[in-house]
Amino acid sequence: MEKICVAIRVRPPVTASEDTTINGTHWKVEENRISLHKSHGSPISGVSYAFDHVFDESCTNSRVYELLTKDLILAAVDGFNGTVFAYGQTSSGKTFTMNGTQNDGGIIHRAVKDIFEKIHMISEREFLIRVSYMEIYNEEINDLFAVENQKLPIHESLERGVFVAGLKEEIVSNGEQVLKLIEGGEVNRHFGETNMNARSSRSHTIFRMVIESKRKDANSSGDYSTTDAVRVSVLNLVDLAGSERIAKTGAGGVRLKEGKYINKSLMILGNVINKLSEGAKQRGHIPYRDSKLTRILQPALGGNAKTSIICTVAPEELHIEETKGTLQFASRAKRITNCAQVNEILSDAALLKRQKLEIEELRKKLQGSRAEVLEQEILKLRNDMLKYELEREKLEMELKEERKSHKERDQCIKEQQVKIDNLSTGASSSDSDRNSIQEQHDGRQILKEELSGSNSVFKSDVFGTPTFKADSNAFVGKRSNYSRLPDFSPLPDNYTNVADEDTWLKMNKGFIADLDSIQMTPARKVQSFPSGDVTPGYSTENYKVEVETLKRQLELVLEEKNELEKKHVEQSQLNDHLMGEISELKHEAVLIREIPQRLCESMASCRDIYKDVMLTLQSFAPDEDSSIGKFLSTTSEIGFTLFSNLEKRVALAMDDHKSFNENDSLVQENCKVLSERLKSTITSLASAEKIAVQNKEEKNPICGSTYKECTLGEESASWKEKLGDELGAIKEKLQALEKELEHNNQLLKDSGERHDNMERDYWVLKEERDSLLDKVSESSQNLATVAVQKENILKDLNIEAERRKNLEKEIKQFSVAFASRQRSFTSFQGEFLSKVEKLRAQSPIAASESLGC
Ligand SMILES: Nc1ncnc2c1ncn2[C@@H]1O[C@H](COP(=O)(O)OP(=O)(O)OP(=O)(O)O)[C@@H](O)[C@H]1O
Repeated sequence: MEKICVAIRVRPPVTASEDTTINGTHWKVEENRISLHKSHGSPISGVSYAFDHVFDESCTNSRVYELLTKDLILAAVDGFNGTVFAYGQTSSGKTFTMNGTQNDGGIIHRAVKDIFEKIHMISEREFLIRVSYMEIYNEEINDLFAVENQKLPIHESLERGVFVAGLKEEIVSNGEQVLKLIEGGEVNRHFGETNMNARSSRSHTIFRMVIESKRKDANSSGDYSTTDAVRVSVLNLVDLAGSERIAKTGAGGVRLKEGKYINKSLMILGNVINKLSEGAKQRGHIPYRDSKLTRILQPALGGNAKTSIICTVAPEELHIEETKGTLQFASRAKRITNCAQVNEILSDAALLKRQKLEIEELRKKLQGSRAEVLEQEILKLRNDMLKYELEREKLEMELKEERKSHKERDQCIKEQQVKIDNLSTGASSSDSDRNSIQEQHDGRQILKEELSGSNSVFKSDVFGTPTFKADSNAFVGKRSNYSRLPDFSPLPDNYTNVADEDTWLKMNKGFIADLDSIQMTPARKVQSFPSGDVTPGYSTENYKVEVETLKRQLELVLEEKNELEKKHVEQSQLNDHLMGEISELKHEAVLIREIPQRLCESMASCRDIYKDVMLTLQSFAPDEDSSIGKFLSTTSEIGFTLFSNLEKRVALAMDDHKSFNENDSLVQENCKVLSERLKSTITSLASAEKIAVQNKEEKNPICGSTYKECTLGEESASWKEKLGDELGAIKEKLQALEKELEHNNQLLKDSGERHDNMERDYWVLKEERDSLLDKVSESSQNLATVAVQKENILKDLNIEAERRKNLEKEIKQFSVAFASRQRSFTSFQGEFLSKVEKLRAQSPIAASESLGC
């Protein structure tokens, strides 16, 4: 057993000129003691601590390493586990101590160098060294050698103890290789700027070296039991993140979150140290599992390891509280004892060699042509392994959850069963109560009949008392049976309200109740009925449970109802919204449907205008049979035909979209015919014109009388041109109208489809709403049924209570009457005996006769 080695290191003030004394106190370092002093030099009592080492501001990393950690590091080469960690508030110099600077290397660098130096000096052993570097950031373990390895899980096994699954381990053969790897790892570390430190570590880092060694001559010596032992030691070099006061660091956002995680894990570390510093007896459970840091450092804290802690403190008076805290932590840590042993594994003699060979082989392969592929493969395998492990963990969690819920379900079912049992017991007991009451009533009825019959066992005498001769033991027997019932007494509590004979007769309608019928009532304790409330405790409990259950059911149903009502309101709102949309669409559809109508109207007005124009034109023509007249009438006919075709098509479109499309070719055919006719008219007109011109040319030189004809020919040419233009314009208009019609038709079709979809949606929603309404009404009915059931049960309960009350009253009254009867009987007996005595005294023969009867 050996104690943990604890040292304090005071960093220099942040700026050299800064005075660490503000209000008159400062830390003073003397040998291995640190204490708080007043400015004039006197120590402040109670604030003085002694440690294994206390390093002042002037101390170098080299000295810290030599005094505090060198031995531990060298012991690791000999097979002892070792851990060095730096603890302290933020900006107190932990990273400076562990990592150092370019000129003044920290503990890690020096340790790496020393280890390899020592290894080279030990010629009789062969070594295999693996290194890994991880950080715990926001309570998640990340691999600093492989950024892709994030959120690694911690596992525990018999052979490996606590280990981080999936962490990359590099096999190294010299110090430079390790330092290079560390340099690479540093890049991946989380640093951040705070008010306290421009480069504050935001994570705990653990640099780990696993040192395996074995005697070189192990195989040749033949002594496998001792020399074949493989020593495996683990060296952890830990740079903790610093505890921080949020007010001082000014952390917010990500920094704040990090700070919280840092403080929490350090607090757990403090708890572990506290527990360990207590005596073994008081110690109890050590909460290693509360944080990843303590779980990983478990062997170093109270386990099989040599441990050194370097606590760094800031000298400024501003940080006095934090420094005191760190010193107290260090004091407690000083009390911890570890039990370090050389870790020797007696294993297969060739294991190390084989592993080394395999590793060498792999390395060669990696360096060879397939290096990249193999590297990828290894990486993939590692990732797969990690994935499987994570998956397994997830499944384990799920299984746990499932088991838990299964258990809960079981429990629930059991509870339900108990409730059902209780309910059925309550129901059957109330049934049996009712039965017994019925039986009692029946019993009374039988007794009534017996009493009124000639064979009555209890014959009333003049005093109305029963004769005991017929069955002298009947009463006693029944009474004794009666009295066997526990805590049961038919006698009233007191005799203050003893009824007189009249009351007795009135009460029992002249009959004595059969005590057996009373016994038939299950053994309920009459006396246990409270005077005010006669409901027995047993039943009340059951009913209470039942009422509670019903209440709960009622609440559940009410909740369900509310939920459904809420849903219903939502659905109604949605429904209203959809209805609004549908009515909008309907309105739109109506408007679109009106388009052909409007087109028809505008076409009619176009046709009217066209008609007017044609009539005006025709009025200019000399007569109908003239070529112009013919031309105009043909044009007008074509125009009207076109108009009527167009109107027909629009009308068809309005009535029936399908037949409209089918008639399209017919209309086109019509147009074709008309245009042919127009063409032939124009051609005939043109030829007539030609002839007229020829005639004019021929006649003109002979006589000037054909001048008029000549002028008419010119006029008709200009008319022809105009009409041609007009016709073209009409055709264009027609085409435009057709296009518009087509477009409108398409719109109509689209909106029809939309309308259909909306209508479908509307019906689906309507159905949903209806089913919801059904559910609401169903649950309302359920609610009502449950409420009615509850009411009925409460009524039954009250009736039952009332019956019991009456019964108890009857029993009391009966008891009173019985007692009175008994008294009468006793006095009658006394009288009778005294009479017999008298008779005996008067005449012994008469007496014996009297007794014989
Ligand atoms: N002993 C020392 N000598 C000289 N400078 C030091 C010493 N200790 C710390 N410093 C300086 O103080 C500053 C803070 O140190 P460092 O980053 O090591 O603190 P830390 O405790 O690791 O802080 P954090 O917890 O925030 O990471 C650095 O600039 C560092 O160089």
